[in-house]
Amino acid sequence: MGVSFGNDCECCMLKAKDLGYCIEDKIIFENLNFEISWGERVLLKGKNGSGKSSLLGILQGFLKPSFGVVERERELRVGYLFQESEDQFIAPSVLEDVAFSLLAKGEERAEMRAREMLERLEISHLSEKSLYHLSGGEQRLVALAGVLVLECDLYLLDEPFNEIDSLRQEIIKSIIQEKNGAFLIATHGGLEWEREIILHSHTQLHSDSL
Ligand SMILES: Nc1ncnc2c1ncn2[C@@H]1O[C@H](COP(=O)(O)OP(=O)(O)OP(=O)(O)O)[C@@H](O)[C@H]1O
Repeated sequence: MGVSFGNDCECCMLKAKDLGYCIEDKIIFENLNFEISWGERVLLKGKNGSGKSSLLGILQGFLKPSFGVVERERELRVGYLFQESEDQFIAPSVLEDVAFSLLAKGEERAEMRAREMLERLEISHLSEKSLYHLSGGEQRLVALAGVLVLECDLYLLDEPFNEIDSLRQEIIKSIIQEKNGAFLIATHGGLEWEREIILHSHTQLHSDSL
């Protein structure tokens, strides 16, 4: 079963129902039930290999759940940050890459908004550089810039703070704070939000909402 559209709850934009995921006959997780409401901020936690990236991929729609369904509000605008920065990149240079999705959406001020985001993250000096001549932390910042520059209803971010220094982490937290969209962030640390979804290896999920 895949992602379906339309739900019956006004405050929730996304609902996971009895979700399960198997790889090569191994159950990664099963029986997940949770909702995400408009504007909500939720952390996704769990040990290495507990299935956080797999769950985010299913919620985004590029992985198919083995069981259950994800119901999403119609035409939900979703921003997705891959765990590996290089998976995020499309264009050859930093500025082109950050502007890419805005241009694809027909945004007239794409380059200006991309430049503003790079400035905000204090990486304007990298604008013209090749994405493949950056440090790991710089790549992470550029990948994040490309997602945070978008106006989305839901941001699914996989380990956004990996390799990022503490000063930039604070800047990113401020940007997140200003956004209207909901966030589901897979992380091993760096943020403390009231609501957490915790994946327990190969079994089930607990969250404060369940
Ligand atoms: N393509 C694949 N083929 C086989 N096994 C896979 C594949 N992708 C993921 N897995 C396995 O699925 C499990 C869940 O992986 P996933 O990346 O979702 O976990 P995670 O919680 O995000 O881990 P981490 O915190 O280390 O990033 C792991 O045991 C992993 O080895």
